[in-house]
Amino acid sequence: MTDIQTASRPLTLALSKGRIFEETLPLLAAAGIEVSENPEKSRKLIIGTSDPNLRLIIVRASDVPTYVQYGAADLGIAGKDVLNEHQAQDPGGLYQPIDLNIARCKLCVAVRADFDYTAAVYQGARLRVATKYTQAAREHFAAKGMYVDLIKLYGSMELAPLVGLADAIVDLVSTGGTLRANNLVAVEDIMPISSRLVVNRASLKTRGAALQPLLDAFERASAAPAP
Ligand SMILES: Nc1ncnc2c1ncn2[C@@H]1O[C@H](COP(=O)(O)OP(=O)(O)OP(=O)(O)O)[C@@H](O)[C@H]1O
Ligand SMILES: O=P(O)(O)OC[C@H]1O[C@H](OP(=O)(O)OP(=O)(O)O)[C@H](O)[C@@H]1O
Repeated sequence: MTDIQTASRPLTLALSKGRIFEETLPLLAAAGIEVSENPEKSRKLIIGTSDPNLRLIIVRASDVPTYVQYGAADLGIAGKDVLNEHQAQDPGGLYQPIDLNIARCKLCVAVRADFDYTAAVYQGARLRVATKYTQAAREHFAAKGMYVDLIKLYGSMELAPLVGLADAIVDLVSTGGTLRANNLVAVEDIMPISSRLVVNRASLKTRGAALQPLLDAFERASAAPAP
């Protein structure tokens, strides 16, 4: 029997390093759970916690839904941006009970400050749009009745309009600092983003008794006002 099939293994929570890990720590602490190592320092991918029934696995942000979908993790924390893209390949697959209100930002359309986006839209120009978020971009422009050529990128989207790869980008904006630093402006908001707890549906049925106190603790911690 593999580890995945062993009902006695600890509950497994999938998290990405960086802001989601950092912003999840206080939520775990509110539930009385301390993490035994810092993944930024240890390079370990499986990390224990003070709760012998809970361990963390450290994965890429965009891989969190996949680990939960296949049950390699019982639950995970991922941004709405990531979940929206994942939904295209796994419609209705993940239970998303709690908006944790962490890692908040917006998904936006942005262009060079000297690009007349309104005129381009008005004239029905066929824009080239570079993004990591092709699903959200496709839906956004289709809803506007615009034909766009999507160019898939995996990061540093802000560079694309500066070097002639694209007319516009669809990317996350928080402080606006990255756009300003690259002489870009946001011209449309697509959706507000925050991170959600996602749960494997089979785990919910087979390990509900172990999961529920953790779900309740996340619910309480995310509802509590920031200290
Ligand atoms: N500037 C930001 N401010 C607040 N939240 C953000 C910001 N950028 C991204 N996020 C949110 O945090 C999540 C994780 O972002 P992070 O930068 O850690 O991973 P990533 O580099 O986007 O993912 P991957 O490693 O899979 O490419 C994103 O999916 C998004 O929901
Ligand atoms: O509006 P701001 O506060 O400047 O934040 C926006 C930036 O944050 C994210 O990048 P991130 O910092 O996660 O870098 P990465 O995409 O290379 O991981 C996003 O892709 C933007 O580039």
